Amino acid sequence: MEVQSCSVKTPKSLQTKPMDPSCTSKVRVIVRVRPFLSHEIPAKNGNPTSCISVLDPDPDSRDEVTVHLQDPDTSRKECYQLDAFFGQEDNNLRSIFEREVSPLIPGMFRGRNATVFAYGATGSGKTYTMQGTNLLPGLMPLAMSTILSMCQRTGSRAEISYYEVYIERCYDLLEVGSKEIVIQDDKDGMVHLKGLSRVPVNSISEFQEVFSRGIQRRKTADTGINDVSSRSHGVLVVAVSTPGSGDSGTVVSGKLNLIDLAGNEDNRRTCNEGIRLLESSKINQSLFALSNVIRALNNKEPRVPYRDSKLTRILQDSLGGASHALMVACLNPGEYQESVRTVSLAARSRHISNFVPSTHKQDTPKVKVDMEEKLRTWLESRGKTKSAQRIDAYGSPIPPSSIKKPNYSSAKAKVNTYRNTCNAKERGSSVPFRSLFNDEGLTDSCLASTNCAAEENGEKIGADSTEISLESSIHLPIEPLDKEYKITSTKSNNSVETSPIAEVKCTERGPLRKALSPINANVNQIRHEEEACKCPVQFEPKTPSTATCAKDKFVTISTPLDKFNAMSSSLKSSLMQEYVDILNTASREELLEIKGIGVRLADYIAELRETSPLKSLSDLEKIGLSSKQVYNMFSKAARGIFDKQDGAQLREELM
Ligand SMILES: Nc1ncnc2c1ncn2[C@@H]1O[C@H](COP(=O)(O)OP(=O)(O)OP(=O)(O)O)[C@@H](O)[C@H]1O
Repeated sequence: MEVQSCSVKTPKSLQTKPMDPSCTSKVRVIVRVRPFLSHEIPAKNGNPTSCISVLDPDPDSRDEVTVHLQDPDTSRKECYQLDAFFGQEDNNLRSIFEREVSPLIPGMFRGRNATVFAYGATGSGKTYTMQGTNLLPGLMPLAMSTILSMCQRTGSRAEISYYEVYIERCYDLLEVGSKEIVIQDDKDGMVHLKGLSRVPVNSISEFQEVFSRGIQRRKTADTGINDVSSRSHGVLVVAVSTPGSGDSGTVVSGKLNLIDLAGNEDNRRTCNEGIRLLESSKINQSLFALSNVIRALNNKEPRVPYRDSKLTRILQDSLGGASHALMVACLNPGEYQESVRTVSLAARSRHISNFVPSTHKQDTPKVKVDMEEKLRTWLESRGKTKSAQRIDAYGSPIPPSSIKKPNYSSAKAKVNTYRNTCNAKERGSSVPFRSLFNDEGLTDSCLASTNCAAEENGEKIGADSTEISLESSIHLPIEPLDKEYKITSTKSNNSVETSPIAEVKCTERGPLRKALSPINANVNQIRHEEEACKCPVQFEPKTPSTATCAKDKFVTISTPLDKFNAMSSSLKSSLMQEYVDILNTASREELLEIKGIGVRLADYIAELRETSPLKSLSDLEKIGLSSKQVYNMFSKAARGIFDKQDGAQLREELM
């Protein structure tokens, strides 16, 4: 069946496939789509259409789901296979918690570590998913409640730590002044956060008090895309110490890391600069490092690149080995391009890329993208801005006032202004979960989702529901201790080419740079424009002064040295553009042949160019490489032109 409509059609059974810890891959990857926010809904036309839907070709085989992304502008479609899907109509974090997170908790009491992280673009709902609101608690408070009730039953002790990783530095959020934490390796290769606070927690009210103070210390900013955008990765660690059996006096320790990752950002869209650009480069870099670690784990690669970022280095003891991890890929239903980027990276982590199983061809939408159509689409979309695409996406002329557009000027103005408090309106008050819990555990409003919804709608909840205990509401599957965890990562060779759309916005690009695209045909077409502008330097020795153009501006050639300089500059810019073209179009193997590009960099480039083709070498800096790395890479490639043989030949010619 060809999926024509973009609406989310998710049979309940598909949304809620419970996680079985005994038979999942080491890192489970699920999708959560947030609902449209009020300012994203056009006043007249009712609900906008989501660009994300799910279809399981075989409802009986529920090991994974096929997530579809459709660009409402171009009808381009992408498909990815992931472990589970929670659509926007299922806007209750409790079901994600019960199906995906609570199965990880019993293992903590037997010494296992686990990690849950929310991953996604800025504004896609990561913080909401992890923290929740006063009325709808997120995965963090829900997990804490469950852990506390299990502690009561088992005589275990729970302690929390809360820290952030900001521009590759680690800060203790439970300390006044957010003290920087030093990361140390011990002789066994274990990583320690020296001096990180650990606060004992005996009740939910204690937790809410301590945690909400930490939330206020976390670095956030108004980026123009999200009013309260997290600029750091926030890690809540719940450590549990359980007395060993018998009189041995041993203590079993396990911990759960609950991570609200900073948002993946397309710098072309955010117009980031200064500190924002640095933050965002580091964020993107560390998210990519995290995805590499997950991929290595899921593919049983011999080397897991934990040391590529501070976050993965810190999480080393909770990712891989006997630990379990869950990636919640958060999506904004109105952002196609951004969702493709998130889901493709999530799917890449799981190492299941786009594919159409041949037996299901009739049931699944076409996922191979026609190159010609792609080219046409790309050409048509040139010059379109993201917000224009978004307006089109809703299929109606939405009054501009009803759409929340990035406020670039305000983002710029606030570039150095951190707001170390949470937005009380949408992200929860500065003391989150107040009124949600009492010292015994959860109150009614967070125990029953129906009650939550009712309360949010202003309905009164029956007094007797306050008596419901947490234990009665959460059923934790018992995880056998001796069970081997099986990796069920599926591989497929069929992959789909992704969109080459390059959005040119907020960047002043001359015609030459704007023209770059990952498609050779385009590049050729563009070269004509380029040639026309290039005005090849006419060397007329007898003419003392010649006007010519180097790159996109005219210069005056008056001396042979000027000519030489103009020519070198033109040669350099052609070479650089050629190099960028190669980076955008070469296969992974070809990339590896280029001097200065190793396996990791090749993967990095291949990943990033899928959604954001490079436009110039400086784009490499924007995605996190240092200018030195870019310089080295290019100069190595340039030097490679004069390889040994050519060098000898050149020397011969010169002599
Ligand atoms: N499920 C949801 N229901 C209602 N509102 C939501 C939901 N998810 C997110 N939101 C709202 O969407 C906005 C963005 O969400 P949030 O701040 O959680 O995004 P984020 O992914 O953490 O962004 P960033 O990476 O910039 O910090 C917030 O106003 C939030 O209240």
